[in-house]
Amino acid sequence: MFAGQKLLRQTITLFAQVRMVSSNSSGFRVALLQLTVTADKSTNVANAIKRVQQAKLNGCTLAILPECFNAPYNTALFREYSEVIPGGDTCEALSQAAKSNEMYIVGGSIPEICDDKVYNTCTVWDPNGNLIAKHRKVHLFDINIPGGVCFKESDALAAGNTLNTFQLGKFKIGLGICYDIRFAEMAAIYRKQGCDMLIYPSAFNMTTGPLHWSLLIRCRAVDNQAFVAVASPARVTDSNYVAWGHSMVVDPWGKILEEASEKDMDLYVDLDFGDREKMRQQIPTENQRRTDLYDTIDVKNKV
Ligand SMILES: NC(=O)CCC(=O)C(=O)O
Repeated sequence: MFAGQKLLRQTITLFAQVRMVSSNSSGFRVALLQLTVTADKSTNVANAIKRVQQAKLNGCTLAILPECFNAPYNTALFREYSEVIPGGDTCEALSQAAKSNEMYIVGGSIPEICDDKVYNTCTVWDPNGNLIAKHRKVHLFDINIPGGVCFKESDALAAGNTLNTFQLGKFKIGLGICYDIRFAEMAAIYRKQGCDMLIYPSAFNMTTGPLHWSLLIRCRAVDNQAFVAVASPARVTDSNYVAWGHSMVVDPWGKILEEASEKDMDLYVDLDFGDREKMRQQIPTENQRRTDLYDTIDVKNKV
């Protein structure tokens, strides 16, 4: 076959794949973009946009960026890198990328400034480039492990006070940021609100990552019989805060569908939500809670 013919065939196959995936009513393909974050904001944003374009070419409907993808994860720097949402340069670039690629983007998180307070904030963009959800990190990462990681986000950031979801076609998705994943109640509320999937842009570290990262992701998936997708920055060993990496997608059975290494790389993963429905019927824990024995979460008061 001539090179031109081969290229044409590859192009037709790719377009067929993109159409099939984006119109499939039982699921979609998601991209987790495990970027290297540098000290240069415009380089970080340009890299993210390039990777979103590649995800589109690989048939993805949704791209997820890591926590703090446009700035170093450093309490001393959050204010300097902060932007207004919407309207800042990073939001403009994400909006344009969502529109030109006709994709949903979960824009990891960025330092947001609002009324002189700084937040760790995730934005979500629809294929028309509209901002359809915004989640400010609810649980700030304040931990102190002597000889391990000591971090105090609350020195620099204010906490968000709302839980946030968005709709991707018929699928409802709950949002958290990194440390939020440790709080099972928050995920349980999303489940009670009808979420099919939970997304946590994240950046675990070399102390807690090895034991807790995949354990927590799999727990939230099994507890809530939902898909869980968690995107991390790539590991940069000489940075101030060394990220664990290992972005992953877990299915409602707790099975790891794909897991990255610590390196700069992307994952493209097909999600089939029909499996989630089957599991919820086979193991109907939602209807088996002993509300007579212990307190349960009243969603009406939390939405
Ligand atoms: N960025 C974060 O919130 C880190 C959370 C983390 O590493 C943990 O152990 O929890």
